Amino acid sequence: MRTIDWRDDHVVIIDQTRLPDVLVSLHLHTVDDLVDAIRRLAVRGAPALGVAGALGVALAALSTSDPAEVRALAARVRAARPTAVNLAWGVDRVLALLDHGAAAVVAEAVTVLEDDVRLNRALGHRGADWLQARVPGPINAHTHCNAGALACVEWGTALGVLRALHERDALGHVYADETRPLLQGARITAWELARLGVAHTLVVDSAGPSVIANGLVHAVVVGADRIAANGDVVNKIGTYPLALAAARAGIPFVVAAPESTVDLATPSGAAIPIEIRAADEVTGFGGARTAPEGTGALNYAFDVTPADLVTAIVTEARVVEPAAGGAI
Ligand SMILES: CSC[C@H]1O[C@H](OP(=O)(O)O)[C@H](O)[C@@H]1O
Repeated sequence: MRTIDWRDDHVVIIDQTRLPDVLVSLHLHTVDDLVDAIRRLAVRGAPALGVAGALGVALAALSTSDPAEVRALAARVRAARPTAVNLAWGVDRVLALLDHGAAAVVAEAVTVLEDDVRLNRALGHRGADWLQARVPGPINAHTHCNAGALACVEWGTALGVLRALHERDALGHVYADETRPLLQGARITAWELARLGVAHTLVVDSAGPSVIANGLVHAVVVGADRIAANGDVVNKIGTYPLALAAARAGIPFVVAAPESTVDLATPSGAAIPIEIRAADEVTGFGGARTAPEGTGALNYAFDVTPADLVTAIVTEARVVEPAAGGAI
């Protein structure tokens, strides 16, 4: 079952807000449906957002023959979440075909969808190659948030690397952060790893640096939402502390992301818009308030890991080593 797909001229997604308890599809027939699904993370993850952006333009082009209306609808999809550059990339790539008609738009959007599987499978194996060349024996890894099949179409980025190692019988134990406040790690990564048959242990986010300091893992492998031209990496909040801990422990900090996550137009992490989400995601969960009434919260959805803490950036096409001076 694909995370996101195109069927009968509409978008079909797994509603990730229902995982791990219920595996259910959502059928999105309008741009409004899609924007809502993106904003509440029913569909999430940088590569999946790139595909959502592409398919959103297809929905728009099928809803009206007026190019101006299509562009206005596409702009709403593009603005649904600010940080993952893939969303804008997917919209822009498909919108460029608008003058060729709706059929060409739909065809390009479907190409983006199908490419995602191939590209992420390739980066997964490239990352596994890189790690196996540096870490002998079964590799224990730490990961954060969800950068798996559910952040893509059907093959993950960071979990794609771990899946490739697992297929080679070269993966040891995986430690996964729960990833507050929306628990992508506890709800989605744990679910994916269990389905893959990968031995794994869930930890609270603040335990991640201690897992690393205590020598439980040989590498940290995470995804990314945007990689700036200088190699700075934006990923889920809580990634930066893991990079600091990995550097101190002398283990590789590996970022797995397709080339569509690299944003050469953005000079550094400081220029990347960091999504700030609603305070009530922090002050409660599942509809139950945990903090006192009136308590405010600052809910950064992402953080910036400076390039000098990034051992390797693995894409479908290359491995760049920013900490060693490698340039994107
Ligand atoms: C494979 S990129 C996944 C990336 O996206 C996640 O953010 P969100 O769940 O808010 O979409 C997280 O940063 C993951 O690393």
